[in-house]
Amino acid sequence: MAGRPSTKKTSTKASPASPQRNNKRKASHLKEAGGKKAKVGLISKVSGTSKNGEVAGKTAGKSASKKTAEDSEEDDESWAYGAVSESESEAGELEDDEFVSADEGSDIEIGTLDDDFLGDEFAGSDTHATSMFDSDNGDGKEESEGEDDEEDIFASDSEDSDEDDLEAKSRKLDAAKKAEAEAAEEELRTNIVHDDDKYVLPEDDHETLQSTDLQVVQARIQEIVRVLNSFREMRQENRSRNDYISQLLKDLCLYYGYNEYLMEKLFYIFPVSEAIEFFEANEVPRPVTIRTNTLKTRRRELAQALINRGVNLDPIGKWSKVGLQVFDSPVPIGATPEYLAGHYMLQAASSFLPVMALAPQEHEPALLKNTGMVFANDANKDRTKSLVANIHRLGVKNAVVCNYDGRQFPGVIGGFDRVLLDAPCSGTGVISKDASVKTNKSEQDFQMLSQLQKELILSAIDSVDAASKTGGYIVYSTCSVTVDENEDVVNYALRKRPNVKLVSTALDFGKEGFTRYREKVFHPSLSLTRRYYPHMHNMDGFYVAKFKKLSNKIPSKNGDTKDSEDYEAFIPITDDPGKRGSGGKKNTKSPKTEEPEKITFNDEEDEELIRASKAKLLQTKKGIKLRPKKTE
Ligand SMILES: C[S@@+](CC[C@H](N)C(=O)[O-])C[C@H]1O[C@@H](n2cnc3c(N)ncnc32)[C@H](O)[C@@H]1O
Repeated sequence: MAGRPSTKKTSTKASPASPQRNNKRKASHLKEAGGKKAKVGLISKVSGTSKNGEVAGKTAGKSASKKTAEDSEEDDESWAYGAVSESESEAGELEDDEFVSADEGSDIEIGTLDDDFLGDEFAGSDTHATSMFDSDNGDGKEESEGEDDEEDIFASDSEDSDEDDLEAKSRKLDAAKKAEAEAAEEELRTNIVHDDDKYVLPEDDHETLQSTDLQVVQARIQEIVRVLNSFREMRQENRSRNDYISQLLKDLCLYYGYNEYLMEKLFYIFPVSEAIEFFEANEVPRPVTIRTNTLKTRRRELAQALINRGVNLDPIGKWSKVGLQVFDSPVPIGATPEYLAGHYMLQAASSFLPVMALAPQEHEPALLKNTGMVFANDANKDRTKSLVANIHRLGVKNAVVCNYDGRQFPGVIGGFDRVLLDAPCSGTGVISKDASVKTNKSEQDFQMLSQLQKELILSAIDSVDAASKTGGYIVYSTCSVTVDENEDVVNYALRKRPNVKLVSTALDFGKEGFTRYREKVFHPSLSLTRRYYPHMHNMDGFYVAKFKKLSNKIPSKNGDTKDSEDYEAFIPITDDPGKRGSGGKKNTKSPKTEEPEKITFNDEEDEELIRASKAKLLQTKKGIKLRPKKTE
């Protein structure tokens, strides 16, 4: 139920950088400069408005956001700038200005360097790149001519005894100056990349891999992207598209620090230039976002209270009535009196989406105004502990927290109106929060995760009551952008459970899910699912799919049907279900009892509470089967 908490502190700038990272940011400024110059799409759009206008980015600035809020139909939400701009007080204007200048500051940081680098370092890197790969260069001819000129000038110094000599010297100096100016102009000209320039791929792989100079690598990335974007005109005759792509993938690995396996997996999700925008966006932290706890307050009141503490914030975007985006704060946002009083929780913007898609209704055993009932399950006991702490702080009274392997549902309990499966995943959507993902995921990890996700999604589907008057929905979400963990899993569920269909998520932004991907073809309804990207939506990479369950019978190939509640749950063959899949093995044994941990629940008491909740649920809702209590 609760989304992933956002872990970053408020920041309007790139995160603190290691030396290598600094280098990278520098190279990335070059990239922007070079991008403009060479018309290559290497510009990070993370914080601005994207080409399709989907970004709710902070650098849209307060005035842009203000317009959005004014346009909003939410009358009671026009408060957001009340303290600042509605009153038009001096303080308000100042704050507005400050906001703009803070934003501009972050832009200027990039822009200023652009100009400098365009004149010098970018030119330098271009020259460097050319000399590395162009065999005509480096023969020393021009250099020796230059040296001769210098010798001439210095030689004449010792002979300036009469007027003629002086005149001669003056003429020589003029000529030398002219030659110098011409050479400079020529140098400038040769640094301008013309569209019809052909980029010569390096011949020697070994030499290429030695080129760890990030600026050289960055310049080469630009060149290759430029060629790939106009392949027919720009290609070298004897080189295939794959030649260019394989060089590009190597360079991207070097430049952004990914392992080759993950780089390839992510690269092919996007058109070439967009892939680079995605990798750039992963280098920049997402805005800190908070979710108003409507059990305790309203967004406008919360915002006012935080503004009074000097917090600089805005509504998260038109799409949410409860979210706020925090730009900067003089106080730790996870320790304000409002936070401790449970008026909000830290939650990544993307984590709002699956809950919105789930759209729980009042009085359902799911959510809302403490009327229904929520079963919140996580196989990781430590996570359930922080979940319980959050639930108490937020004043939630209708939640049952359980600690099962999700594959045991509906064996544990079923018949829900709605289920949200926020599945364990590789985290390729949250690389800006956890850069270790770049290197610590292998092919085997993806296979195991995908397998686990497939088992969990079947369990989730089987745990929903198709006859629910208000529901019968399942939402599947991940914070990953890979197809293996998203469309592949959803397509698998459609095949294995013909008693469900995909429906609209009702989220009015996001990219359509893939119906084809490389050699794979998915069910056409996969276009109803939604993808979210950091470079496009200024939120973590995310995926959301919504199913409607049509029947509790599972049609099988031979025409038989099976009750989904009778469907045997998958039970893990491992103690660490988040890490290893069961390989689809069915196992009807009870899961192994866990070792006592440092901070423990009273398991018996918890079990009793859970059973009591289940019994209560049975009273209010018929048709839910509780399995008899298992004894060890
Ligand atoms: C993406 S996170 C969900 C985060 C959740 N929405 C929250 O706000 O805490 C995936 C969660 O799945 C849990 N998990 C991993 N394997 C599981 C399994 N087999 N059954 C149930 N939960 C599992 C992990 O411990 C992790 O907390």
